[in-house]
Amino acid sequence: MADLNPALNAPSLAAGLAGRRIPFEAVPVIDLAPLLADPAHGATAAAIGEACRTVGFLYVRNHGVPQELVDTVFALGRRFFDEPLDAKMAIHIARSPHHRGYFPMFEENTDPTLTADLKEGFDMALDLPPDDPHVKAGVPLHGPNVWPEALPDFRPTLERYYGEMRQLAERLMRAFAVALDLSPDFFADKIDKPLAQLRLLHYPPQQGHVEEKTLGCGAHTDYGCLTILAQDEVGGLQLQNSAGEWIAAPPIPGTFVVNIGDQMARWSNDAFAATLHRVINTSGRERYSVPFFFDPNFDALVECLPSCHSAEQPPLYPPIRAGEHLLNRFNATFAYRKTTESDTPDH
Ligand SMILES: O=C(O)CCC(=O)C(=O)O
Ligand SMILES: [Fe+2]
Repeated sequence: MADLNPALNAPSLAAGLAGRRIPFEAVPVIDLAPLLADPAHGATAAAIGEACRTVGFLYVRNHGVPQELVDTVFALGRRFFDEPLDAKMAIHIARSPHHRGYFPMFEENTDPTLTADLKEGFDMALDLPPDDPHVKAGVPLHGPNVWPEALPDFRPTLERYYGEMRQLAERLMRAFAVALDLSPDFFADKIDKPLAQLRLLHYPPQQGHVEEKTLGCGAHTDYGCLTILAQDEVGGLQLQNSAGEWIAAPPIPGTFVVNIGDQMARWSNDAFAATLHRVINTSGRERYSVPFFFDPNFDALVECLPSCHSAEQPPLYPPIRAGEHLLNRFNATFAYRKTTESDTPDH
């Protein structure tokens, strides 16, 4: 039907903002090659925006990260998790005042109301020296990384991969800005010292009947702007669609899985969906994955974007500081943070 009202023919973003969750059965795959050539490429940004509104997840291909580097990270991850437990416990995450290092099985419980997570992991983030102003001021989560002694290649390889992830996340944030009718650099000064964590994960296989209280990774939404996930060939990631069904997001060679986290959902007034997901590894094989969680600067104020509210769609959430949201989630989901006073060593 022809629409004769010119205002409706050129709707403001706010008029078409409400996220349209759908009962998806598959996750869209988006080619990033045009975005690598033109950082504000309209058609690619629009396709990414559509996936973020309807599914909250997408695969990206031609993302610019060398496959050789991804493979090396997985190989080192396997070697790290194969180290004796004592060696890994020597860099237990509770020993770092800044939430860096190794965490054993059942330490991180992504759905603490229901599950204990059958996985172990290793976390790194921005490596900041003692004279960094945030470190000097004792801002939580700012400080140096910790590294396993026995693996000399571990640090340089993970640092290189971290740099690649940061660059890709910045590209995606630019595309998000375009898709949300903002200037391409809208987010730039809010993500220039990001709380971005790279995590290596290892999930042993679960045999027989899987109880809902012990999953590889319990149902959750991610906490930040976006997550870039590399998964091995084993599979086990599931996403919940709008009909409440769990849909598999199987590995696709040469791609990363990208998903929206809480802060981007809040920023966009729920135009972009932070979709529930979980991991169940019933493959009979060890599963490894490498998520990169991209959160804004600690002090970034996450408040409804100017293009994302209208008289009909007022802001759904009060503004929050990005760092506070992340700390709250860590405190709720990491066992060690429940027994120690969170982040006091930082102050
Ligand atoms: O390992 C995966 O595939 C996903 C892990 C995940 O969702 C998370 O750690 O937040
Ligand atoms: Fe997640």
